[in-house]
Amino acid sequence: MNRPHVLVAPDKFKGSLTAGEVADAVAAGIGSAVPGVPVRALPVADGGEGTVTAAVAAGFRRAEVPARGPTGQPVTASFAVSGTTAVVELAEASGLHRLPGDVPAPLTASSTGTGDLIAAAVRSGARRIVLGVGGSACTDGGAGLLTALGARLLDSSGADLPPGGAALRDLDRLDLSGLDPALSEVDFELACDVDSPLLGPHGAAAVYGPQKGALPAAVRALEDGLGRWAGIVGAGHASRPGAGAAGGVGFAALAVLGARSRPGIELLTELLGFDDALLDARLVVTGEGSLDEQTLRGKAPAGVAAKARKAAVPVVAVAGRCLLSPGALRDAGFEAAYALTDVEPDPARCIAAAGPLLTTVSKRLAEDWLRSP
Ligand SMILES: O=C(O)[C@H](O)CO
Repeated sequence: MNRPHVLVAPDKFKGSLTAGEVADAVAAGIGSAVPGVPVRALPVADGGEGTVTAAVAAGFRRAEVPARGPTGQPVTASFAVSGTTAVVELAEASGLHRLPGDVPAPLTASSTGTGDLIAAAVRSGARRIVLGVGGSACTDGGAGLLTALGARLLDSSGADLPPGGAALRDLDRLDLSGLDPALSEVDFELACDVDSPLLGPHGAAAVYGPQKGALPAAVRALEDGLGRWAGIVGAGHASRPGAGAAGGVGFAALAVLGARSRPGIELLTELLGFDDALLDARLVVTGEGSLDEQTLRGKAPAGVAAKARKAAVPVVAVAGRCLLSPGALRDAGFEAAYALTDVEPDPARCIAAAGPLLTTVSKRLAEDWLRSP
């Protein structure tokens, strides 16, 4: 029988460490506190940034293609492919990290590049596309994505709308007659990082607009644009879980591409063989940069915790900061959380020295959870 191991399955600490780097730092802390304990690293993603890398680690091939970034600038982006299945990650072309000079463009950024990636995947023969959405720079309801696939968005004078969510306020008509016919043969699965609806106080503009640089007036403009978009495309899809993911790209995928929505972490854990890795585990360590209310709305650590709890394996979390109460943590399946802010009060240093600090808190974690047999 295998010796029980610690399964380290974190998402990235956004802005400081990739998921792989988080796993390495945690493993180093555990190794220094309890030498010899077997540790298995399985970095995860939830549909957002890192999803293609996770799929490649699971055996997919990386394909690099030219695409348009969120402001229309040319970028080289990749998708992952295995047989007729492709994994397309929105953040690859339309993510926040693709904004030139990190300058936010909340009203005008578009998801066009994600459509470029889908078109390239379809051209390469993909008939099942897993579309990972999250970490976007845009709040355009997926309008840009559809235009890259042949749709036209027209104003009342018959002119094409400019890119971005604010322009949707002037939408008069959506013309799908030029949509690539090959799309009808493709099965789309939507891997969402959140289960948010498109509109309202829990929707794409209100919750995620500010992260993309939208001030209150811009959030209102985006909400109005998305409301008009939903009215024309199909309001019934706006409240479906995941419609509000990635600035509403989830909505376009559900309403126009006929995608089925699944929690991203569920899909990714399947691709990565998480259930196998969980067998014989004595402890699971997961986490992400910020453990907060959004974590509980379907982000990777909550999905990992749910799976581990089902298998009766205790789960602890690591994070840059933890904004959840002990009760909320327990309800989500976490026994405890270890944050960098526990050992370093300066947030700037928590980002700059995230790796060594994470090793320090993981040492503490190991002393609490792994010292006894
Ligand atoms: O991209 C976004 O808007 C957030 O990650 C939620 O999906």
